[in-house]
Amino acid sequence: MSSTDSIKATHNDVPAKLPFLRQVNRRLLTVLALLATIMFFRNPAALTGAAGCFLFIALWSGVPLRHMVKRLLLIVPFGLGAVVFIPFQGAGTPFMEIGPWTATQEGMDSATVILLKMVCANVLLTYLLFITPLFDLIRSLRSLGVSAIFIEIIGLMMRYFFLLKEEAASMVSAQRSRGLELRGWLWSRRTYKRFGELLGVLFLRAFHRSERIHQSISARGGFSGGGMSRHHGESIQGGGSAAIEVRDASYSYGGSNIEALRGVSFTIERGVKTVLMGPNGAGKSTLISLLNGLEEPSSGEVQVLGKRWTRESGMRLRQRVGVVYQDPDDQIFSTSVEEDVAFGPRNLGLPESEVKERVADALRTMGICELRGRSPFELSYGQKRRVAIAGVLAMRPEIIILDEPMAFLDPKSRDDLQAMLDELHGLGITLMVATHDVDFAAEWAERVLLLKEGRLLAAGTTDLLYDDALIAKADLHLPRLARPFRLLHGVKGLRPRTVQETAQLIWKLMMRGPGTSAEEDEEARKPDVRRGR
Ligand SMILES: Nc1ncnc2c1ncn2[C@@H]1O[C@H](COP(=O)(O)OP(=O)(O)OP(=O)(O)O)[C@@H](O)[C@H]1O
Repeated sequence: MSSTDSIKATHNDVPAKLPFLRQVNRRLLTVLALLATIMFFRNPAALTGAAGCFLFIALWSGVPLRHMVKRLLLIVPFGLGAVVFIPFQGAGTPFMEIGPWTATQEGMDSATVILLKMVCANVLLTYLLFITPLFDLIRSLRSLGVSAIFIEIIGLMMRYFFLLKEEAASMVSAQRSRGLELRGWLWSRRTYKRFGELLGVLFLRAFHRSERIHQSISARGGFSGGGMSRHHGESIQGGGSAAIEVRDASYSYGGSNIEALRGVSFTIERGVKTVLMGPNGAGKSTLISLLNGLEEPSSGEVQVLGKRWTRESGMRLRQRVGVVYQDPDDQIFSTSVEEDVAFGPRNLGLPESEVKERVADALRTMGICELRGRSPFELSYGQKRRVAIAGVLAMRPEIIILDEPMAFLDPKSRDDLQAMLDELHGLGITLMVATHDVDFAAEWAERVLLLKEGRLLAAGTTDLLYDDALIAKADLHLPRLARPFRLLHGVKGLRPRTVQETAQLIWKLMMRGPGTSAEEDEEARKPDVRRGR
C-alpha cells in the first residue's frame, strides 16, 4: 500500500466525532479560528491548557497518540532552533549564564510562549490533516474564496510532499534490502553517514523532479501570466507540408562538454506516426526538448510546423506541440483530474464553456470520464498516464510527442494506449513516440528515427528495424515476430509486423515450403489484411 493509500484509508476510517465538525468547511474554519485565537495568547499556563484541550479533542476524534507524538517530535528541532537564542536577547532579570551570555527570565518566558504556540498549531493541524482528505481540504479552501494560484501552489507542495515521502521510503527500503541496519541507528556513526548520503540524493532527485514539473507547467502555459492567448490569427495548418524539419542540429548542455546531439538532420511529414529509438543517453529526450521549444540548438536549425522557434516564442509553439513526459508525476500537478486537464486550456485564455468542452472531449478520448472529480494523488500509474495525455490533448495540439509512453504499463493498458494513439492519428495529429520497444515500433510506426550517442544512425521506414547490422549498432534487437524466421533455412527478408502477418507467412511456408521471400512478405502486408496482435 502506498503512503497516499494509507492516508486515504485512515481518513475514511476516522470520521470527525463532533457532529458540527463533520463538514470540511466548518472544520477548516474552526481550526483557522482557533489558530488565530491562540496567536493572541501570552500566558504560558493558558497556552498549556489550550494545547491540552486540543490534544484531548484530537485523541477523542480518533487520532492515534503515536501519530500525534511523531508529529510533535517532528517540530522539536525546528521549534528549538527557532527559540534557542530568544532568552539571550534584550534586557531583563538574569535567569542563567552560559559563558559570556546571560539568559533572562523574560526571554525564557517569550521562548516558552512561542514553543507552546507551535505545539498548539501542530496539534490542530495534525488533527485537521488526519481526519480530512487533503483533496477535500483544498476544495474547501477554494469554496472559502482562497485564490486559485495560492491553491495551485498548495497543490504543488502537497504533490511534492507525497512524492518526496514515497521516494524517501523507496530509497530507504532499497538501502535496507542492501544491508542498511536500522536497529541501534542512534549510536551508529555509519548509519548517520548513510542517512546523510540518502538525504543528499533525495534533494538531488527533488531538484530534477522540480525541473521537469516546471517544464511541464511551462509547456501548458503555466508561467505565461495570462499572455498565452490562443493563436486566433495563426493558421493551424500554416507552414509547409513538413511537421518537423531538423537540419544539422547539435546541442550541448551548458557547463558540460557532452554533446547530447551532433549534426542531426531529418524531416517528418504531417500526420506521420514516427518512433524515435536509441539506447539510454542517445539524445532522445534532448531532441524532444528542441522540438518543444524548451531548448534551442547550439548550432543548426529546428523548424516545427514550418517555423523556426526561439525559447521566447516557444510558448506559442507549445500550444501546438504537446509533450507527454515519461513519468506522469512530472506532468500532473493540479488538485483534481478535471482541474489538471483544464490547466492548459485556461492558460490559453479560452472562455470557460470552451474549456469545459475541451476537458470533456479529452477525458472521453482517454476513457477516464469517471475520474474527473478524483484527486490525482489517488490514481494508479496507468490512470495518471491517461490524465497526463488528456492534459496535452485538451491543448488540441497538431503534434504530440510521447516519451516512453508504454513504460510500466500492464499489457491491457499497452494495447489500450496503442489503440488510443491510432485514434489520435485518425484525428490528423502527427505523433512521435520515443521508445525502446522494438515490437511496438515495428507494428505501429510509419517512420523510424534511430539515434545513438547524439548522432542519427538512420531514418526511414520500419524496414530499418529488420536490418541486423543496423539494429546491433543501435543497441536494439530484432522484433520478436521476425526472430523465428531467422532460424529457418532458405527463408530470407521476411519482415512481419503484426501477429496476423506472421500467421499468414507461416501458413505460406507450410503450404509452399522454404522459399517464401520478401515478395510474399509484401503480399502479407496488403491493405485488405486485417491487423491483429
Ligand atoms: N541536464 C543535463 N546536463 C548535462 N548533460 C545531460 C543533461 N541531460 C542529459 N544529459 C546528457 O545528454 C546525453 C543525452 O541524454 P538524453 O536524456 O537526451 O538521452 P535519452 O536518449 O533520452 O536517454 P534515456 O533513454 O535514458 O532516457 C546523455 O549523455 C546525458 O548524460
